[in-house]
Amino acid sequence: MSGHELKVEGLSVRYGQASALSDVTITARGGTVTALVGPNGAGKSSLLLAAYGSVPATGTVYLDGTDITRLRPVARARAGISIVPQGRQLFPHLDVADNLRVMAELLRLPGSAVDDALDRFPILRKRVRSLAGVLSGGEQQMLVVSRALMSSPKVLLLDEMMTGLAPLIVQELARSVTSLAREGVAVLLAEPALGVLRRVVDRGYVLVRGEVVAQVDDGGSALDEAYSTAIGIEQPKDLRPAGR
Ligand SMILES: Nc1ncnc2c1ncn2[C@@H]1O[C@H](COP(=O)(O)OP(=O)(O)OP(=O)(O)O)[C@@H](O)[C@H]1O
Repeated sequence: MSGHELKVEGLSVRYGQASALSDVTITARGGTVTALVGPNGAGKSSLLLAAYGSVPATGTVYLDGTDITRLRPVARARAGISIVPQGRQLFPHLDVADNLRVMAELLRLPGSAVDDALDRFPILRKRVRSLAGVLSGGEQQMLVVSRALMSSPKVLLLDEMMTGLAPLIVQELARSVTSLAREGVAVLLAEPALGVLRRVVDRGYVLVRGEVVAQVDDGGSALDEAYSTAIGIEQPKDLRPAGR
């Protein structure tokens, strides 16, 4: 199968007078892992949130060729878009099972969805009665990823999924992400640096100050190089002594 496709076209996001994202067009396709790299404040989160519908934006969002721009976030989730937001956003005072149940109810999924989600990572089954707030960072991230996959999404948006996690956890999550992409899910991950993810990324975009400055279709290492080049070009301007 060729897989699902997310396309954002001419997407712009403003917060008051400040522009966070300016006329960005990108595509993520199933069968590949697409990355969005850029320094802090480049607009990565804004792009993912706008694709999910949770920040106001102009431009168009297509899911498998259908314009979903007018759909609200829950409707986009039901249509097949899932997000792992930066900062995880779990309910710390609910246990693992209840965190999953909340999503199941929101998306009107069958009760078996919670069980399936618990089975995705063995550690979740072991921690089923633990409060989400006392889980380790890696366990929390597995819970969030598992929650995002409950709806069997067509598109998976991952915002800084790897930040602060131990290398072994990163590898386990990276393996999951790769196999989802191979199953046809359009995976779009945003990271300030690719690190070991370089190996699983097939293609991607470099975002600087709200604009795409490079597109790379031949792997994570090439994307990393394009990123360094882009930042290198940016640096002289930033390092210029004040007043010149
Ligand atoms: N809710 C908000 N209100 C005002 N400005 C915001 C808001 N969210 C983000 N911004 C600003 O928009 C710009 C883009 O931020 P965004 O979080 O999308 O970038 P990012 O690449 O994801 O950065 P980070 O890696 O730090 O999350 C930044 O200048 C940021 O300060």
